[in-house]
Amino acid sequence: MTDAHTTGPFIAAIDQGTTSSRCIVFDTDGRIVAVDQKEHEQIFPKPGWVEHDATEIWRNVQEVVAGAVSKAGITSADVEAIGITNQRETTLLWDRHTGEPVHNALVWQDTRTDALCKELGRNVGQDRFRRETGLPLASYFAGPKARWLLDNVEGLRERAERGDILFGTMDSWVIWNLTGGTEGGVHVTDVTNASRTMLMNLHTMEWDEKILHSMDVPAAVLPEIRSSAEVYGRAKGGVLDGVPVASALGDQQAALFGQTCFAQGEAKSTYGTGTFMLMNTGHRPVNSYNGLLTTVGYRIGDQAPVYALEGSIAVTGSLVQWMRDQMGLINSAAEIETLASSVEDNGGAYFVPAFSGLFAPYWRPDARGVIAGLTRYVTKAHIARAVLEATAWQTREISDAMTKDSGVELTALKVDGGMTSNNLLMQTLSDFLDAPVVRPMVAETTCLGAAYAAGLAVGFWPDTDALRANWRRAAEWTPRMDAATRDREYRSWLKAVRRSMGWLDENTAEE
Ligand SMILES: Nc1ncnc2c1ncn2[C@@H]1O[C@H](COP(=O)(O)OP(=O)(O)O)[C@@H](O)[C@H]1O
Ligand SMILES: O=P(O)(O)OC[C@H](O)CO
Repeated sequence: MTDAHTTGPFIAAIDQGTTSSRCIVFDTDGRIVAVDQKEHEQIFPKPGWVEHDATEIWRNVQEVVAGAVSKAGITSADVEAIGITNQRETTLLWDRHTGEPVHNALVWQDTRTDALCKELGRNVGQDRFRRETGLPLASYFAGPKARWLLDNVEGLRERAERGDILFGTMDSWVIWNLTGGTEGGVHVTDVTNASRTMLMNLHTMEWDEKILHSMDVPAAVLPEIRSSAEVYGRAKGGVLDGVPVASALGDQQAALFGQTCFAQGEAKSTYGTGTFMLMNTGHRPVNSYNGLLTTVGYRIGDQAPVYALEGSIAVTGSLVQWMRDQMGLINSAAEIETLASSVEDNGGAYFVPAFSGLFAPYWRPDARGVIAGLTRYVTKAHIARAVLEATAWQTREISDAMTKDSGVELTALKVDGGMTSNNLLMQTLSDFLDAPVVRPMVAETTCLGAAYAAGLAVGFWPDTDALRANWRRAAEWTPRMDAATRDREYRSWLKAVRRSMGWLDENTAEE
């Protein structure tokens, strides 16, 4: 990817994602100079439980940083700043004296806190903390996961109350280790990651004491909340020794930043393991009455924070992985397009992948996956088509909710992420949304967003206008489906969604 004549300076971005960690080196035009990436193990101890080994993750992060720097043929002297982005909500507690995690990280998809969330919402409902946090009570968020660990790891609560334990999402874990770990590592998080804990007050940008009390999480474990673009500290040791660590953003907010959605009403949707559509709502948090989340979009230094509305879909790319790894119906993720293209339509089948319940706009932990409409006519190719359509319909539902909440009609959707290499999916998406879908030249918008924020913090780029100039369209899909077909298919999809709800009850409880 690179060669000897590469000249700096550069920004290095680390993306600690759900399935892999990667490091990308960018130049001043926002072009990719080198990439290195490594997958980590997905641990499924019980149905609905998903864990990561945080020690493996930190090892992989160090390896990919070294790999990308080596491929770029540069040294730490050429790198002006390091930006961090990460899978959000995934929760870790570790010992501040030894640096050892007290348990595997509980991944955002993990549903073990369903019962706890139900208990926290008893008599008050799912929206108990929505006014303060913008979030409904759901197993997705970090606060309940921290509480579960404190309640279930023997002796942990006492150690936490003594001040021996640190809590963090993966940004905090990576930054703490990168800046020295047990030898002076800084314990921070940024406003975007903190906004996914259910413990931060969206209006003050501080930990909410009342919620901490209700959730029974001691303040002593919490990191300091900082902006998304400022110098938190310097890397200590490793190939980037001495380089300022200058940004942190949850990966979906980083993609919003990388897609340069800096104006109110601009939106992007990222198609990876899950899918997340975010719309910039300016300096005002917009309440959702249609199942979306209110979250922090980003905050640059001491400027006013920018908020976003978010529609989160738990299972999209991971459904393709499931077709490959668990069902063996395809050999590679890309093959789903060939298989789905071998038929004209879904043959009457609709696949609702409610593997972790349904996230936005329903927030139904009792839902589980269904394939509806099966007859003997249906082949694996129809199922492949239904898999892709599931991603597109779920986006349509989010987009409808966003229009209702924000009053902004979607005129075009900026997309990115691994699934956007699937042309059939992108065409289907444009058909179902009845709007153009556009993909930028740099599809690695998550890393790019983290690099942009770090670059702004150290003066590598002057302002967001300079970043906007880097955004270039690579591909566009426009709607081809007639309205009658779209409406009929949408009704069938919504019927299938209703069939997925209420599956989990006393008879089928997973605990
Ligand atoms: N051609 C394709 N068609 C459909 N899905 C794909 C394709 N290529 C990759 N994927 C899916 O995209 C996901 C990987 O995208 P990526 O953006 O790297 O995800 P993440 O950042 O969540 O790890 C995987 O879940 C994979 O199944
Ligand atoms: O790592 P990704 O791309 O699957 O993103 C995960 C999200 O941040 C979960 O909220």
